[in-house]
Amino acid sequence: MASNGEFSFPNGAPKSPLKKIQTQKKENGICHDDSAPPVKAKTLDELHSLQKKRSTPTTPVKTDNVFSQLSDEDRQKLQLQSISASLASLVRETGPKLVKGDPAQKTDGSKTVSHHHHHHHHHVVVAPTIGVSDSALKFTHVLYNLSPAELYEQAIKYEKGSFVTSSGALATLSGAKTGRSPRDKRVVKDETTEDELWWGKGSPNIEMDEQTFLVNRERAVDYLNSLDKVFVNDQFLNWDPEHRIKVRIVSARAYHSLFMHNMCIRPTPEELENFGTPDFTIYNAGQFPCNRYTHYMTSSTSIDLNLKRREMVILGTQYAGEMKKGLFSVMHYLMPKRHILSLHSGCNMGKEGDVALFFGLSGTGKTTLSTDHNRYLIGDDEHCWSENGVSNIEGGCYAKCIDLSREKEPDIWNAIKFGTVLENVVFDEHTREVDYTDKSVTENTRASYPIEYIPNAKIPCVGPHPKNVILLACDAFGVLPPVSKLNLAQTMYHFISGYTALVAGTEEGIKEPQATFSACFGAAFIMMHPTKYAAMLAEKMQKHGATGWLVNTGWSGGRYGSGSRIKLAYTRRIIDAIHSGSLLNANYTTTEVFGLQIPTEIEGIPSEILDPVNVWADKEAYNDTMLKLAGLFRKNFEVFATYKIGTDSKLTEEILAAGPNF
Ligand SMILES: Nc1ncnc2c1ncn2[C@@H]1O[C@H](COP(=O)(O)OP(=O)(O)OP(=O)(O)O)[C@@H](O)[C@H]1O
Ligand SMILES: O=C([O-])CC(=O)C(=O)O
Ligand SMILES: [Ca+2]
Ligand SMILES: [Mn+2]
Repeated sequence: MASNGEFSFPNGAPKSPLKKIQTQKKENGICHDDSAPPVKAKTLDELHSLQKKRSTPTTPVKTDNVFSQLSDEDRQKLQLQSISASLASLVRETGPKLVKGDPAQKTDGSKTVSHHHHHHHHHVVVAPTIGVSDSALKFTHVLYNLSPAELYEQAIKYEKGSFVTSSGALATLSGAKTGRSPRDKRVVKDETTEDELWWGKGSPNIEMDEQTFLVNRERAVDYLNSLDKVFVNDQFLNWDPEHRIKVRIVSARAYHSLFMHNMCIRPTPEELENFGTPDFTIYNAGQFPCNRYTHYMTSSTSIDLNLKRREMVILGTQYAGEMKKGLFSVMHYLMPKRHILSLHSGCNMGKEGDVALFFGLSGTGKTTLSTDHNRYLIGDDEHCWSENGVSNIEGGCYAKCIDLSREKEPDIWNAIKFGTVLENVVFDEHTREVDYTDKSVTENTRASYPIEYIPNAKIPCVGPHPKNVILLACDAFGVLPPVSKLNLAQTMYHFISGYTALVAGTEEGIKEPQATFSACFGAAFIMMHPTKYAAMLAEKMQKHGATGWLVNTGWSGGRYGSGSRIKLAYTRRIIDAIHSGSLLNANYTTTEVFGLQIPTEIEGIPSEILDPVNVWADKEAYNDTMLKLAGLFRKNFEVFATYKIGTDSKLTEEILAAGPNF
């Protein structure tokens, strides 16, 4: 017997050997292990070529447009010429030589190949070469509007930290930056923007000059052209067909391409054929830093916007939200020029066509509350309000995932499936089950998914004029009522204030709530003075008879540390009562100091919580905290006191008077 644990037969070899395997004998003497017909391929390569079928030509050819005369081949060529022009060095005046397709797909990249069974159609554009340099001799491969499946494969093959989760989402890491960098967002100040935009104290627009922009642009373009391959997305913004904007995003990561595929409006194959020249282009060279020897650069990150050139350059941050919110800034410039109001808000619509807007700073509940099983989702974050009604700017949603639960947010939970990008989440290494409570990478974990992943999305994402305008504040001081009805002046006061209070640190121990005031609930994204947007909102609300509401999705019964966050189920009931119209006709009392109208009861909610003072054990502490917050509001509003809102000076005075009185 072997004593080392090895298996052995006790008495040498087995006495009766195993039976010999019998195989079927065919007439010709060749064995077959099954009866299915054999594969029609002689080599493995041939077998693989059978697997992929050539994508069908995109659209039936129409006769009434210029493109219809073009062959598939010529159209592809034009597309590549346009991309080469986008990627042109401004110094060398040449675009790179481009090839379509993955460089890893072994083909002769220097020839136009249109082999029938080949799945990638390789087309080449050789840029005119003026000054010869080494960079002009190489080819850049373009991965143009890849599908989610192709982008998954690219990410998993080439980008560390990319994994498929158990529900089919693509988990990815955004790198050192897991949130936006507002202090590194620069805007070119030129003759036009100097007068048009909001500059100076409080403004999000940090100035840079044209020359510096060009230096950074060249840096980004050279970086992108030095790569083997770049991703290019051609997509749209704004579901209002009259005001649709064509955007091109050039990036170096499949993650970025899939993120924008989800977040922008996806063109139909026909729309893509006729795409032409983009209205706006992003050069995302986020893996590459900016150069601090360059004038204006204060860190290795810079997000640079040039409105005249209609271009944005990203250096030194891979956080994908920069692209989404960068384009939102652009819309905050382009839309008001067309007398359309751009809004940092969620939006949904009831069965009767009643539309509600949800304003609020990050983490206050725009996505959570606009995603409502009983209503149609128009969008979760960025909208336009024009003479035609509301339209979503985007084609997808970007939900916070921290502590996400299937029970509380089933629609968002179910949207996290194949095609969804899951940023910076932690998952089980074996089962790939995501732990949404884990903040090891960041608290700002996010899911980006196409809007149609929400079952009751309203597509196209447009709706009539809003009936309710809901301002969300997550008040960690716990003194704002769970809901208040606002008059127009109060709505404008709170819109301009843009208040929320979150908790500073995520470390243990009780931390002071940090009040944040961000004009128009999105000061980081507006381009003109806040009063410009406020005046437009007031005019539209007045004209269309919308009602304003202030909803506290934050603390109740004490500030952060002693009270607790208002149950999401309660907030949902409040929102339901706003939508149904029942809250409009409830009985109200008016609070001291803030002068807010609060309902005495709402179905399904304990009445005592409606007036925050009731649920604070220590009434004196409540009063002190409320006065402290009122003081912060007053101080913040000082800078706006000298501005007129619109042409109506009566409204301006009313707005000034609509703040806390003490
Ligand atoms: N009473 C409540 N009302 C709303 N949200 C709540 C409430 N209680 C807890 N939450 C949680 O707060 C978070 C709200 O985040 P949400 O994604 O809706 O923010 P957002 O306003 O869309 O921000 P962003 O603009 O950054 O995307 C969610 O994680 C949600 O589960
Ligand atoms: O832009 C982001 O990163 C997330 C977001 O929606 C916001 O902060 O408003
Ligand atoms: Ca959101
Ligand atoms: Mn947002």
